[in-house]
Amino acid sequence: SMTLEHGAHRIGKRIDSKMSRWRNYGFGQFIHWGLYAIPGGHWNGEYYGGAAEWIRSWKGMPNEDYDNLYTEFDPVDFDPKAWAEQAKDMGARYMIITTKHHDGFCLWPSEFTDYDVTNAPYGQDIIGPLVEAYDAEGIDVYLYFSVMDWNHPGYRSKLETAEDREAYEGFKEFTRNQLLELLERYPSTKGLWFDGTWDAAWKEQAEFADNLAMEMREMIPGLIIGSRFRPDDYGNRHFDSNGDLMGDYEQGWERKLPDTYEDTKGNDWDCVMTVPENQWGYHSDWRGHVKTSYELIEMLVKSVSLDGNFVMNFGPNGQGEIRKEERQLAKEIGEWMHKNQKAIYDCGYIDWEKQDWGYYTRNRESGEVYMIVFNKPINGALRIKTPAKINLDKIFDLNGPQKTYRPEEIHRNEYFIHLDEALLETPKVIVIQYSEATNQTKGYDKAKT
Ligand SMILES: COc1ccc([C@@H]2N[C@@H](C)[C@@H](O)[C@H]2O)cc1
Repeated sequence: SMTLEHGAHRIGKRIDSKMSRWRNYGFGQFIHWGLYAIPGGHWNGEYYGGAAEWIRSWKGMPNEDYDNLYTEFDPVDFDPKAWAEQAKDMGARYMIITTKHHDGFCLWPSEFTDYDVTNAPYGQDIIGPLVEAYDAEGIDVYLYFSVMDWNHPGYRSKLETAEDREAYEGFKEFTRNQLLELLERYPSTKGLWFDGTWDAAWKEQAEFADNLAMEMREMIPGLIIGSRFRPDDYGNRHFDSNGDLMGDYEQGWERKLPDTYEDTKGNDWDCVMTVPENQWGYHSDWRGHVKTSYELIEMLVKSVSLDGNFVMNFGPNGQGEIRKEERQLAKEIGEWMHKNQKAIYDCGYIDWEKQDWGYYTRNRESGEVYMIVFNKPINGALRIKTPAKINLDKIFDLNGPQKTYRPEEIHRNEYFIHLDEALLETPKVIVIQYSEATNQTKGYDKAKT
């Protein structure tokens, strides 16, 4: 392997208590909110088919029109306590808020730019009240920060001239100042979720980013930073030039999920997911497929079954309201979480063979296993295949009248349990308490072939 000055500084998972807390969340809420929520995917009566938070890049919206939107930012209905309460009811255990998206508009009063909320009609800090409201609900707050900043005169996507390089030095200092300012102002934040770090200019900043990450980690010990911040000595992000994970968890699963445990490479990871196909900021006219609560619950369960966290996105509108579709989804997901959170919180992967009926999760403390059933087989028989020397001691419904199941052994380490309800109304959770046998119990004899 290569000797890297600024590659991964740790091999394998972080095992400190703050990272264990992150690993055990299961479910988070992303909030994308900013000036893009004002046009909401339309301008001059034209419909913008791209991601609403990227409307500035659309030829249908002149840059100066977008940049002047701040003069209209006055979300009088913004109610951080209501947002935090809704997130609590939904079962989110952490929240990631856009402090500054690619447009460079800051939702906090920044000392280092005038392009922030204090110069908009609203005139007040947005981030502070959100952090306070979510902390009060016991939901950990993480700060999304886009390095790419279309508003700053020193930003460059690539460094071609001496002038570029000089301007970019000023941009780097600005970026450092804003990040340290955010950690100074909001010290209860548990981590940073970086975006906008794919530019060639940033990929040359291995040393700067490495030092800045260390400086931030000194400011807030245990700070959690994913793989989308630092480039290594050769400009590689997420995984360094030796293939080792950069940062504390993998941040590559955006609007997609790993399919197998192997896809996760055994790392910690999060999946961040939009409700429509590809809208993070508010778009008033969602087109194409909008995910149902069952689809989102299945993505959440699949994420936890593969040792990841699932982060569902909300895009409040220009007045600071959460749209009705998102409120309805939060309610439906919350109803399921209220009854089944034991299969999500503090749970992760177990190496039992995946079956068609759904997913296994395992509580990392108790070892209790959960079957989350999405697909009831025609014959109602749920197949369970375990590694050798596993005894299934007790199997019962998580909810309802504590119905127990007697596993029918059909082969060695293979069983059926029989569902008797006709149709599943919601994803059903069955609890398995198991123990490791000291010796292989007498079981099915394999044919000699
Ligand atoms: C060029 O492709 C993208 C796609 C999405 C993004 C941003 N990452 C998501 C978390 C949203 O913030 C989206 O705007 C940036 C560039």
